[in-house]
Amino acid sequence: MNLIEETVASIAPLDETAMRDARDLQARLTKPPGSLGVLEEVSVRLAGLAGQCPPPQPEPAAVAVFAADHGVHAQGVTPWPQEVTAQMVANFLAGGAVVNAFAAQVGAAVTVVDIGVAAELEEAPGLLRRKVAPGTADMTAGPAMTAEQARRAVGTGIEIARELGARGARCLLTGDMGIANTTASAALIAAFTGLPPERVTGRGTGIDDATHAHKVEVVRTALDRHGLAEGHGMAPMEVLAAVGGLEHAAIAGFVLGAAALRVPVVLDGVIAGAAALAAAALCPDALGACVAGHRSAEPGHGAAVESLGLRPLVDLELRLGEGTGALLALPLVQSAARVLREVATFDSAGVSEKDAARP
Ligand SMILES: Cc1cc2ncn([C@H]3O[C@H](COP(=O)(O)O)[C@@H](O)[C@H]3O)c2cc1C
Ligand SMILES: O=C(O)c1cccnc1
Repeated sequence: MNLIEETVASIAPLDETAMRDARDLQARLTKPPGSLGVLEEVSVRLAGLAGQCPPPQPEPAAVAVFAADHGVHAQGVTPWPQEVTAQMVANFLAGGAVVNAFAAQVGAAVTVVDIGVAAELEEAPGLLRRKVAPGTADMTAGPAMTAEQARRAVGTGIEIARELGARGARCLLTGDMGIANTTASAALIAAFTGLPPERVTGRGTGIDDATHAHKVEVVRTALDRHGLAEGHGMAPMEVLAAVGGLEHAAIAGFVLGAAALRVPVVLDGVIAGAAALAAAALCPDALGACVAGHRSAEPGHGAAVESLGLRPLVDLELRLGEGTGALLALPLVQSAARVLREVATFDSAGVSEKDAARP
Protein backbone atom coordinates (compact mmCIF):
# COMPACT_ATOMS: atom_id res chain seq x y z
CA MET A 1 0.00 0.00 0.00
CA ASN A 2 1.22 3.55 -0.64
CA LEU A 3 1.14 6.38 1.90
CA ILE A 4 -2.27 7.70 0.86
CA GLU A 5 -3.97 4.28 0.89
CA GLU A 6 -2.30 3.39 4.18
CA THR A 7 -3.42 6.64 5.78
CA VAL A 8 -6.99 6.31 4.51
CA ALA A 9 -7.13 2.72 5.77
CA SER A 10 -6.03 3.82 9.24
CA ILE A 11 -8.78 6.43 9.70
CA ALA A 12 -11.56 5.16 11.93
CA PRO A 13 -14.93 6.77 12.70
CA LEU A 14 -15.48 8.88 15.81
CA ASP A 15 -15.68 6.77 18.97
CA GLU A 16 -19.36 6.43 19.94
CA THR A 17 -18.68 5.56 23.59
CA ALA A 18 -16.50 8.62 24.17
CA MET A 19 -19.12 10.78 22.46
CA ARG A 20 -21.88 9.36 24.66
CA ASP A 21 -19.72 10.00 27.74
CA ALA A 22 -19.16 13.60 26.61
CA ARG A 23 -22.90 14.18 26.08
CA ASP A 24 -23.65 12.70 29.51
CA LEU A 25 -20.96 14.85 31.11
CA GLN A 26 -22.21 18.01 29.35
CA ALA A 27 -25.65 17.33 30.87
CA ARG A 28 -24.17 17.12 34.40
CA LEU A 29 -21.96 20.25 34.26
CA THR A 30 -22.97 23.31 36.30
CA LYS A 31 -24.85 25.11 33.55
CA PRO A 32 -28.27 24.68 32.01
CA PRO A 33 -28.14 21.70 29.64
CA GLY A 34 -27.41 22.79 26.07
CA SER A 35 -26.43 26.32 27.12
CA LEU A 36 -23.08 26.16 25.34
CA GLY A 37 -24.83 25.58 22.05
CA VAL A 38 -22.55 24.60 19.18
CA LEU A 39 -19.53 24.36 21.51
CA GLU A 40 -21.13 21.34 23.20
CA GLU A 41 -21.20 19.51 19.87
CA VAL A 42 -17.58 20.52 19.24
CA SER A 43 -16.61 19.06 22.63
CA VAL A 44 -18.45 15.83 21.84
CA ARG A 45 -16.63 15.51 18.53
CA LEU A 46 -13.26 16.16 20.19
CA ALA A 47 -14.02 13.37 22.67
CA GLY A 48 -15.05 11.05 19.82
CA LEU A 49 -11.87 11.86 17.92
CA ALA A 50 -9.62 11.25 20.94
CA GLY A 51 -11.59 8.17 21.98
CA GLN A 52 -11.73 9.50 25.53
CA CYS A 53 -13.77 11.85 27.66
CA PRO A 54 -12.61 14.40 28.56
CA PRO A 55 -10.52 14.76 25.41
CA PRO A 56 -6.95 16.08 25.62
CA GLN A 57 -6.62 19.84 25.41
CA PRO A 58 -6.09 20.75 21.69
CA GLU A 59 -2.85 22.61 22.26
CA PRO A 60 -0.19 23.47 21.34
CA ALA A 61 -1.56 24.38 17.93
CA ALA A 62 0.26 24.67 14.62
CA VAL A 63 -0.88 26.26 11.39
CA ALA A 64 0.62 25.04 8.11
CA VAL A 65 0.42 27.59 5.31
CA PHE A 66 0.62 25.70 2.01
CA ALA A 67 1.86 27.96 -0.79
CA ALA A 68 1.58 27.30 -4.52
CA ASP A 69 1.05 28.98 -7.86
CA HIS A 70 -1.59 28.37 -10.50
CA GLY A 71 -1.43 28.11 -14.27
CA VAL A 72 -4.97 29.44 -14.52
CA HIS A 73 -3.54 32.80 -13.43
CA ALA A 74 -2.82 33.33 -17.16
CA GLN A 75 -6.59 33.58 -17.76
CA GLY A 76 -6.86 36.93 -15.96
CA VAL A 77 -8.93 35.72 -12.99
CA THR A 78 -7.24 37.92 -10.37
CA PRO A 79 -5.79 41.41 -10.43
CA TRP A 80 -2.66 40.36 -8.50
CA PRO A 81 0.61 39.33 -10.17
CA GLN A 82 1.77 35.78 -9.57
CA GLU A 83 4.97 36.99 -7.82
CA VAL A 84 2.84 37.99 -4.84
CA THR A 85 2.69 34.32 -3.78
CA ALA A 86 6.47 34.16 -3.23
CA GLN A 87 6.55 37.70 -1.82
CA MET A 88 3.89 36.79 0.76
CA VAL A 89 5.83 33.64 1.67
CA ALA A 90 8.77 35.92 2.49
CA ASN A 91 6.39 38.09 4.50
CA PHE A 92 5.12 35.05 6.47
CA LEU A 93 8.71 34.03 7.21
CA ALA A 94 9.55 37.58 8.35
CA GLY A 95 6.49 37.52 10.63
CA GLY A 96 4.74 40.40 8.88
CA ALA A 97 1.46 38.94 7.62
CA VAL A 98 -1.98 38.76 9.21
CA VAL A 99 -1.49 35.03 9.80
CA ASN A 100 1.55 35.87 11.96
CA ALA A 101 -0.38 38.45 13.99
CA PHE A 102 -3.33 36.11 14.58
CA ALA A 103 -1.03 33.15 15.35
CA ALA A 104 0.84 35.25 17.91
CA GLN A 105 -2.47 36.27 19.47
CA VAL A 106 -3.56 32.66 20.03
CA GLY A 107 -0.14 31.10 20.63
CA ALA A 108 0.02 28.97 17.47
CA ALA A 109 3.21 28.08 15.61
CA VAL A 110 3.39 29.02 11.91
CA THR A 111 5.00 26.70 9.37
CA VAL A 112 5.13 27.66 5.70
CA VAL A 113 5.24 24.89 3.13
CA ASP A 114 6.41 25.53 -0.42
CA ILE A 115 4.36 22.85 -2.14
CA GLY A 116 4.39 24.56 -5.54
CA VAL A 117 5.54 28.17 -5.66
CA ALA A 118 6.70 29.17 -9.16
CA ALA A 119 9.80 30.97 -7.89
CA GLU A 120 12.79 29.18 -6.40
CA LEU A 121 12.75 29.87 -2.63
CA GLU A 122 15.84 29.95 -0.46
CA GLU A 123 16.14 27.94 2.69
CA ALA A 124 14.79 29.82 5.72
CA PRO A 125 13.75 28.99 9.27
CA GLY A 126 10.05 28.14 9.31
CA LEU A 127 9.98 27.14 5.62
CA LEU A 128 9.53 23.54 4.55
CA ARG A 129 10.74 23.20 0.97
CA ARG A 130 8.57 20.45 -0.50
CA LYS A 131 7.97 21.78 -4.00
CA VAL A 132 6.22 19.18 -6.15
CA ALA A 133 6.18 21.45 -9.23
CA PRO A 134 6.73 25.18 -9.89
CA GLY A 135 2.98 25.81 -10.01
CA THR A 136 0.18 23.97 -11.79
CA ALA A 137 -0.60 24.05 -15.50
CA ASP A 138 -3.57 26.04 -16.80
CA MET A 139 -6.65 23.89 -16.12
CA THR A 140 -8.51 25.42 -19.06
CA ALA A 141 -5.86 24.03 -21.44
CA GLY A 142 -5.28 20.60 -19.85
CA PRO A 143 -4.98 18.92 -16.46
CA ALA A 144 -3.59 21.24 -13.78
CA MET A 145 -1.41 18.42 -12.44
CA THR A 146 -0.27 15.00 -13.51
CA ALA A 147 -1.66 12.12 -11.48
CA GLU A 148 1.80 11.67 -9.98
CA GLN A 149 2.05 15.32 -8.92
CA ALA A 150 -1.38 15.17 -7.28
CA ARG A 151 -0.39 12.00 -5.41
CA ARG A 152 2.90 13.51 -4.27
CA ALA A 153 1.21 16.69 -3.04
CA VAL A 154 -1.42 14.72 -1.07
CA GLY A 155 1.35 12.52 0.36
CA THR A 156 3.34 15.58 1.37
CA GLY A 157 0.32 16.99 3.19
CA ILE A 158 0.06 13.73 5.15
CA GLU A 159 3.76 13.92 6.00
CA ILE A 160 3.50 17.52 7.19
CA ALA A 161 0.63 16.58 9.53
CA ARG A 162 2.80 13.77 10.91
CA GLU A 163 5.82 16.04 11.31
CA LEU A 164 3.86 18.72 13.17
CA GLY A 165 2.28 16.01 15.33
CA ALA A 166 5.74 14.58 16.08
CA ARG A 167 6.86 18.07 17.11
CA GLY A 168 4.07 18.08 19.69
CA ALA A 169 1.17 19.84 17.95
CA ARG A 170 -2.19 18.66 19.30
CA CYS A 171 -4.32 20.82 17.03
CA LEU A 172 -3.59 21.47 13.37
CA LEU A 173 -4.85 24.41 11.33
CA THR A 174 -4.90 24.82 7.57
CA GLY A 175 -3.54 27.87 5.76
CA ASP A 176 -2.99 28.72 2.10
CA MET A 177 -1.22 31.21 -0.11
CA GLY A 178 -1.55 31.11 -3.88
CA ILE A 179 -2.57 33.89 -6.21
CA ALA A 180 -5.54 32.67 -8.32
CA ASN A 181 -6.35 29.83 -5.94
CA THR A 182 -9.96 30.90 -5.46
CA THR A 183 -10.52 29.98 -9.12
CA ALA A 184 -9.20 26.46 -8.61
CA SER A 185 -11.23 26.28 -5.38
CA ALA A 186 -14.43 27.15 -7.26
CA ALA A 187 -13.74 24.48 -9.89
CA LEU A 188 -13.11 21.84 -7.19
CA ILE A 189 -16.23 22.81 -5.26
CA ALA A 190 -18.36 22.70 -8.42
CA ALA A 191 -16.90 19.31 -9.32
CA PHE A 192 -17.45 17.81 -5.85
CA THR A 193 -20.88 19.32 -5.11
CA GLY A 194 -22.39 19.35 -8.62
CA LEU A 195 -23.29 23.03 -8.20
CA PRO A 196 -22.98 25.30 -11.27
CA PRO A 197 -19.93 27.61 -11.58
CA GLU A 198 -21.98 30.78 -11.04
CA ARG A 199 -23.07 29.52 -7.59
CA VAL A 200 -19.59 28.75 -6.30
CA THR A 201 -17.32 31.33 -7.96
CA GLY A 202 -16.59 34.38 -5.86
CA ARG A 203 -14.56 37.56 -6.05
CA GLY A 204 -11.41 36.24 -4.37
CA THR A 205 -9.13 39.12 -3.46
CA GLY A 206 -11.64 41.55 -4.99
CA ILE A 207 -12.59 41.82 -8.66
CA ASP A 208 -15.12 43.88 -10.61
CA ASP A 209 -18.31 42.52 -12.20
CA ALA A 210 -16.73 42.00 -15.63
CA THR A 211 -13.76 40.05 -14.23
CA HIS A 212 -16.11 38.02 -12.05
CA ALA A 213 -18.25 37.08 -15.08
CA HIS A 214 -15.07 36.08 -16.90
CA LYS A 215 -13.89 34.03 -13.88
CA VAL A 216 -17.19 32.11 -13.89
CA GLU A 217 -16.66 31.30 -17.59
CA VAL A 218 -13.07 30.19 -16.91
CA VAL A 219 -14.36 27.77 -14.27
CA ARG A 220 -17.09 26.55 -16.65
CA THR A 221 -14.53 26.02 -19.44
CA ALA A 222 -12.29 23.98 -17.13
CA LEU A 223 -15.19 21.83 -15.92
CA ASP A 224 -16.36 21.20 -19.50
CA ARG A 225 -12.87 20.41 -20.70
CA HIS A 226 -12.38 17.75 -18.04
CA GLY A 227 -15.90 16.31 -18.22
CA LEU A 228 -16.67 17.46 -14.68
CA ALA A 229 -20.32 18.36 -15.16
CA GLU A 230 -22.78 17.19 -12.49
CA GLY A 231 -22.81 13.41 -12.06
CA HIS A 232 -19.36 12.97 -13.62
CA GLY A 233 -18.27 9.98 -11.54
CA MET A 234 -14.56 10.83 -11.70
CA ALA A 235 -12.35 9.62 -8.85
CA PRO A 236 -11.36 12.26 -6.26
CA MET A 237 -7.65 12.10 -7.15
CA GLU A 238 -8.53 12.63 -10.82
CA VAL A 239 -10.65 15.67 -9.95
CA LEU A 240 -7.79 17.10 -7.88
CA ALA A 241 -5.32 16.57 -10.72
CA ALA A 242 -7.67 18.06 -13.34
CA VAL A 243 -8.65 21.35 -11.68
CA GLY A 244 -6.99 21.51 -8.25
CA GLY A 245 -3.97 23.34 -6.96
CA LEU A 246 -0.91 21.80 -5.35
CA GLU A 247 -1.94 23.46 -2.06
CA HIS A 248 -5.45 21.98 -2.34
CA ALA A 249 -3.96 18.50 -2.77
CA ALA A 250 -1.54 19.05 0.11
CA ILE A 251 -4.28 20.39 2.39
CA ALA A 252 -6.45 17.35 1.52
CA GLY A 253 -3.51 15.18 2.61
CA PHE A 254 -3.00 17.30 5.73
CA VAL A 255 -6.64 16.64 6.70
CA LEU A 256 -6.18 12.90 6.13
CA GLY A 257 -2.95 12.97 8.14
CA ALA A 258 -4.62 14.77 11.05
CA ALA A 259 -7.55 12.34 11.03
CA ALA A 260 -5.15 9.37 11.07
CA LEU A 261 -3.36 10.92 14.08
CA ARG A 262 -6.76 11.56 15.75
CA VAL A 263 -5.79 15.23 16.06
CA PRO A 264 -8.39 17.91 15.28
CA VAL A 265 -7.82 20.00 12.17
CA VAL A 266 -9.37 23.45 12.03
CA LEU A 267 -10.19 24.39 8.46
CA ASP A 268 -9.74 27.92 7.16
CA GLY A 269 -11.74 29.32 4.23
CA VAL A 270 -12.66 28.44 0.68
CA ILE A 271 -9.34 26.80 -0.23
CA ALA A 272 -9.57 24.50 2.79
CA GLY A 273 -13.25 23.88 2.08
CA ALA A 274 -12.42 22.71 -1.45
CA ALA A 275 -9.57 20.56 -0.14
CA ALA A 276 -11.77 19.07 2.59
CA LEU A 277 -14.29 18.01 -0.08
CA ALA A 278 -11.47 16.08 -1.75
CA ALA A 279 -10.36 14.58 1.58
CA ALA A 280 -13.93 13.56 2.43
CA ALA A 281 -14.35 12.01 -1.02
CA LEU A 282 -11.20 9.97 -0.43
CA CYS A 283 -12.21 9.05 3.13
CA PRO A 284 -15.57 10.15 4.57
CA ASP A 285 -14.44 9.37 8.14
CA ALA A 286 -11.70 12.05 7.84
CA LEU A 287 -14.49 14.58 8.39
CA GLY A 288 -14.63 13.50 12.03
CA ALA A 289 -11.35 15.35 12.62
CA CYS A 290 -12.50 18.54 10.89
CA VAL A 291 -13.79 21.70 12.49
CA ALA A 292 -14.87 24.47 10.12
CA GLY A 293 -13.09 27.45 11.65
CA HIS A 294 -15.10 30.12 9.90
CA ARG A 295 -17.43 30.92 7.04
CA SER A 296 -15.62 32.86 4.35
CA ALA A 297 -17.30 35.52 2.25
CA GLU A 298 -16.65 33.34 -0.82
CA PRO A 299 -19.96 31.77 -1.96
CA GLY A 300 -18.24 28.47 -2.76
CA HIS A 301 -17.19 28.13 0.84
CA GLY A 302 -20.78 28.15 2.10
CA ALA A 303 -21.57 25.47 -0.49
CA ALA A 304 -18.58 23.38 0.62
CA VAL A 305 -19.31 23.46 4.35
CA GLU A 306 -22.99 22.74 3.77
CA SER A 307 -22.13 19.79 1.57
CA LEU A 308 -19.71 18.53 4.23
CA GLY A 309 -22.27 19.03 7.01
CA LEU A 310 -19.88 21.26 8.95
CA ARG A 311 -20.93 24.26 11.01
CA PRO A 312 -18.48 27.19 10.79
CA LEU A 313 -17.68 28.64 14.23
CA VAL A 314 -16.91 32.23 13.21
CA ASP A 315 -18.65 34.36 10.59
CA LEU A 316 -16.90 37.71 10.12
CA GLU A 317 -17.01 38.17 6.33
CA LEU A 318 -13.30 37.36 6.16
CA ARG A 319 -11.89 36.68 2.70
CA LEU A 320 -8.18 36.45 3.26
CA GLY A 321 -7.04 32.87 3.66
CA GLU A 322 -3.52 32.20 5.06
CA GLY A 323 -5.18 30.35 7.96
CA THR A 324 -6.56 33.53 9.51
CA GLY A 325 -10.15 32.31 10.00
CA ALA A 326 -8.97 29.02 11.47
CA LEU A 327 -6.75 30.88 13.96
CA LEU A 328 -9.64 33.06 15.14
CA ALA A 329 -11.67 29.91 15.82
CA LEU A 330 -8.87 28.13 17.70
CA PRO A 331 -9.71 29.56 21.17
CA LEU A 332 -13.33 28.43 20.66
CA VAL A 333 -12.21 24.85 19.97
CA GLN A 334 -9.87 24.96 22.95
CA SER A 335 -12.58 26.42 25.20
CA ALA A 336 -14.96 23.63 24.15
CA ALA A 337 -12.46 20.99 25.30
CA ARG A 338 -11.59 22.85 28.49
CA VAL A 339 -15.23 22.84 29.57
CA LEU A 340 -15.25 19.03 29.64
CA ARG A 341 -11.94 18.98 31.50
CA GLU A 342 -12.49 21.69 34.11
CA VAL A 343 -16.12 22.58 34.76
CA ALA A 344 -17.64 21.10 37.93
CA THR A 345 -20.68 18.85 37.88
CA PHE A 346 -23.84 19.63 39.88
CA ASP A 347 -22.90 16.74 42.20
CA SER A 348 -19.29 17.75 42.79
CA ALA A 349 -20.05 21.45 43.30
CA GLY A 350 -23.19 20.94 45.39
CA VAL A 351 -25.32 23.03 43.03
CA SER A 352 -29.03 22.16 42.93
CA GLU A 353 -30.38 20.88 39.65
CA LYS A 354 -33.47 22.19 37.88
CA ASP A 355 -36.67 21.35 39.76
CA ALA A 356 -38.26 18.58 37.72
CA ALA A 357 -41.72 19.70 38.86
CA ARG A 358 -41.33 23.23 37.41
CA PRO A 359 -41.33 24.10 33.71
C1 LIG B 1 -1.37 40.64 -0.58
C2 LIG B 1 -2.18 39.37 -0.50
C3 LIG B 1 -2.12 38.58 0.65
C4 LIG B 1 -2.88 37.43 0.72
N1 LIG B 1 -3.01 36.53 1.68
C5 LIG B 1 -3.86 35.61 1.30
N2 LIG B 1 -4.33 35.88 0.08
C6 LIG B 1 -5.35 35.07 -0.58
O1 LIG B 1 -5.71 35.58 -1.85
C7 LIG B 1 -5.33 34.74 -2.90
C8 LIG B 1 -6.52 34.20 -3.65
O2 LIG B 1 -7.28 35.18 -4.27
P1 LIG B 1 -7.40 35.25 -5.85
O3 LIG B 1 -7.93 33.94 -6.31
O4 LIG B 1 -8.33 36.40 -6.09
O5 LIG B 1 -6.01 35.54 -6.38
C9 LIG B 1 -4.59 33.60 -2.26
O6 LIG B 1 -3.23 33.81 -2.35
C10 LIG B 1 -5.08 33.61 -0.85
O7 LIG B 1 -4.25 32.96 0.04
C11 LIG B 1 -3.73 37.02 -0.32
C12 LIG B 1 -3.79 37.80 -1.48
C13 LIG B 1 -3.02 38.96 -1.58
C14 LIG B 1 -3.08 39.78 -2.83
O1 LIG C 1 -11.97 32.08 1.79
C1 LIG C 1 -10.78 32.35 1.78
O2 LIG C 1 -10.00 31.81 2.58
C2 LIG C 1 -10.22 33.32 0.77
C3 LIG C 1 -11.02 34.23 0.14
C4 LIG C 1 -10.48 35.11 -0.77
C5 LIG C 1 -9.12 35.05 -1.04
N1 LIG C 1 -8.35 34.17 -0.44
C6 LIG C 1 -8.89 33.30 0.46
